[in-house]
Amino acid sequence: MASFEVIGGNKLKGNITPQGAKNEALQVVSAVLLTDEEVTIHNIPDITDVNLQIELLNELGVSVERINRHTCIFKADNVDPGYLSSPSFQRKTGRLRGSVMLAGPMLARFHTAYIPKPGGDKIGRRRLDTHIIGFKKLGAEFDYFSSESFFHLHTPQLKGAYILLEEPSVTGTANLLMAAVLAEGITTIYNAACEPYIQQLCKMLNQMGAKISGVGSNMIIIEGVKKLKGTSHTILPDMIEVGSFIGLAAMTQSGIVIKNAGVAHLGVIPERFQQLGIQLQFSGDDIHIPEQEIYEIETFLDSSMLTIYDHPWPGLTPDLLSIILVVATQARGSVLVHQKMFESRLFFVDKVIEMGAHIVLCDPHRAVVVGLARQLPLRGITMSSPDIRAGVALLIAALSANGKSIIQNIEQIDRGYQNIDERLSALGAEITRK
Ligand SMILES: CC(=O)N[C@H]1[C@@H](OP(=O)(O)OP(=O)(O)OC[C@H]2O[C@@H](n3ccc(=O)[nH]c3=O)[C@H](O)[C@@H]2O)O[C@H](CO)[C@@H](O)[C@@H]1O
Ligand SMILES: C=C(OP(=O)(O)O)C(=O)O
Repeated sequence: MASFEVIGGNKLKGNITPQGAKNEALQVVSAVLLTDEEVTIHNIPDITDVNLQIELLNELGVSVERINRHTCIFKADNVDPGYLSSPSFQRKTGRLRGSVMLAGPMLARFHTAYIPKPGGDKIGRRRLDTHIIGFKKLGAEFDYFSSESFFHLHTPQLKGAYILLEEPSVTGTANLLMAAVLAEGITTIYNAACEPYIQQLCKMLNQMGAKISGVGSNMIIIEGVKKLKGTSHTILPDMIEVGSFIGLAAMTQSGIVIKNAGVAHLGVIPERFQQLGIQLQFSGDDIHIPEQEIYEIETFLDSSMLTIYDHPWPGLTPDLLSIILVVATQARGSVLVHQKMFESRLFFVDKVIEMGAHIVLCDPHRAVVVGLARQLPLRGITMSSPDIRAGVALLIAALSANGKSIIQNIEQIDRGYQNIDERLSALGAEITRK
């Protein structure tokens, strides 16, 4: 288990550019399975989860040519569906969530798919019902092998259907979209997720010859086609990195510029940080966070205490709540952070409390943060990173704290943030990888 040794208290300065979006990358690299022609993808983040997904594709028989660190050419003209039932596939898929999205394209083009229990963050129950029930509506049959915890899906040919999702699952919508593009007839996915990740996937699939309308809404209509062709696609900047860097700048009282932030695709993210009192200046596609001594949390219009909660897009992504919570500890004022989607994502607050923050964990979903306006600075401690976002939230806390912190289990952070230690060190942070 690797760790970061962090010396807190430095002000950071300079420019930082977000990597390509992890969650979009996991979708669009899966979609290369839908054609036997070449697909070129640019701005791929060089992070563990995405590299593992590419490794899985390669082991399935997809040729992968990495022409530079962030661009790959994929060609799925020699796929071996038999690999899906191998112990190696089962073991590797258990290390990331995104692997579940190989099922939609495999089912559409090769009529068979195995979904072993996927990995990813341990942040509460993460059922696959939305995926499986949707595939069933498209005409797939499934068997569940409880002792090995995997689903086997098969079908002679998928058929278009009306699918009303129980909830707007992000990976579920991506999976069903990728299945429906090669199904016979028309599919309607209602209550669909509509994050920029999904919009980008639709854009790429349409470039490949798919017929998808309703992109960006919660009703996506797909007219199935017989075959898809190759294309070239560029992944958007990672909006979770953008939010993380805004929080980092405020917490460390630093002035930094986030270059090429993909501002048009950030939804409510900037507003949520502005509600914490953080100033943001937009210039073209860059965001400048000026150095601020104190930021003050707004109240609602009737002066009641602010609540920040997650909600399916265009609401706030749950992936930024851990960062928002930590950033609020040094603000002036109070906020209720309500993590509605995941059951175990707030338990990391124990560590932030140990660092000296005033937080009341009301229940597994809600925490009240009392911002101390820097009257009581956080102090460095030894802690372990439980998941990607809590890991980065703890890193931000450590960078603002007095003294030395050790963050263990940084493999969690590396799953989603590319060389975060080197990129933040270039801004003046003191982080040593051990
Ligand atoms: C690889 C990938 O893309 N992972 C993202 C994806 O995971 P993933 O696609 O696995 O997450 P889902 O969208 O399926 O749902 C996440 C959780 O939220 C719950 N839920 C969902 C919708 C809703 O209206 N109400 C509700 O309670 C679900 O029951 C589930 O427990 O989307 C999540 C939600 O944005 C993000 O945290 C993950 O980073
Ligand atoms: C929850 C996340 O990732 P995953 O779904 O891959 O576990 C995340 O990116 O914050």
